[in-house]
Amino acid sequence: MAAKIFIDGEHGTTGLQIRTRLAARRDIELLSIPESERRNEKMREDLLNSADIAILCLPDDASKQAYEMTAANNNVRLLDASTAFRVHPDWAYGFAEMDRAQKEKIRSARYVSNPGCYPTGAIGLIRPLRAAGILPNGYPVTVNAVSGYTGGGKQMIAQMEDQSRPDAITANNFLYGLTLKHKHVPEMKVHGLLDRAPLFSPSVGRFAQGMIVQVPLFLDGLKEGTTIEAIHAALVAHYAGQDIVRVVSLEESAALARVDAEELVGQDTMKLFVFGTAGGAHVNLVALLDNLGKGASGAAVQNMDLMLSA
Ligand SMILES: NC(=O)C1=CN([C@@H]2O[C@H](COP(=O)(O)OP(=O)(O)OC[C@H]3O[C@@H](n4cnc5c(N)ncnc54)[C@H](OP(=O)(O)O)[C@@H]3O)[C@@H](O)[C@H]2O)C=CC1
Ligand SMILES: CC(=O)N[C@@H](CCC(=O)OP(=O)(O)O)C(=O)O
Repeated sequence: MAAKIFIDGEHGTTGLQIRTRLAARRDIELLSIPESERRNEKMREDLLNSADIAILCLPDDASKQAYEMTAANNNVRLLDASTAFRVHPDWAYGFAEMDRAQKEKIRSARYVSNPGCYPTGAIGLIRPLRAAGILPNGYPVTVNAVSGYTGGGKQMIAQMEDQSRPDAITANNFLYGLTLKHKHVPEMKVHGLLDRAPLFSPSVGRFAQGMIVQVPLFLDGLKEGTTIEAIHAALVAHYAGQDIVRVVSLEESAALARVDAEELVGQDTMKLFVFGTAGGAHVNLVALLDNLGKGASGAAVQNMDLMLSA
């Protein structure tokens, strides 16, 4: 029997992309709410409780409300794209490649939290180095990133694309999160296995989709004797045996003149690079992804498939 899937928020940016990815699937039955009724609480509650898996593509408060609406129903499982439950102990974190046990946790969980786009890149780079003992306690980790403007959802898309709006954004590239209190920091700390919160500085560029996340490191602050080759080898070992996260070879990285934030648009994979020079003092770890691919909707479909395979 086809599994019943309801995307609460299906008319928003993340929801629409999930719907597109699922449109041709015969193994699932998509339950749908008309766009004009998207905030009709009674209809949402009925649809949520009719689903086998409800994928929540909503702001945090509405996700929490959907959780309440389904709390008494043991049939429905939730996959939430918001920030609401990403460090909650009862929720499995939906980054299957982050360690060997995670796939199984997602497969068997009732509640799965889809990672944030920036944390997918940051955790993807940091966690393997913490797990391998390369990145010591107390290291002051910094994360710098640029996102396509769809990362800001319907509102930012309108602000970037419609210059006649009173709240139009005219900048081609801007920094934000200037208070250094971005909602993704707790998730980077917990799932990055860090003992200190990272300093996170995000930015947006005038391109719809795509993302670069950078974690620059001083080698003399890492485990004694750590080289660029050792860092690369730790990432390669961590991601062996799967094809979603690809660690680019040192030779290929060294031959690049630039990294294009839009390279992986439309793909649900992520590339990791280690930049620097053999014998040098610094490395720059870089993650490249589509904020709506592995950063949101692509990861959600991957997690849904894992949940359905239980
Ligand atoms: N865009 C991205 O790159 C990523 C987004 N996310 C997260 O996914 C979630 C959705 O984001 P995104 O798709 O970008 O946002 P959008 O604003 O594009 O879409 C959100 C959708 O949810 C609807 N909605 C808002 N409030 C309610 C409510 N109370 N009840 C029912 N429906 C409601 C909106 O309707 P209306 O039009 O009426 O407001 C809209 O259709 C957020 O938590 C976001 O942080 C996660 C990773 C990446
Ligand atoms: C460009 C932009 O505004 N991006 C969003 C994050 C997008 C995302 O991943 O949001 P969730 O954490 O809700 O999943 C932001 O910085 O708030």
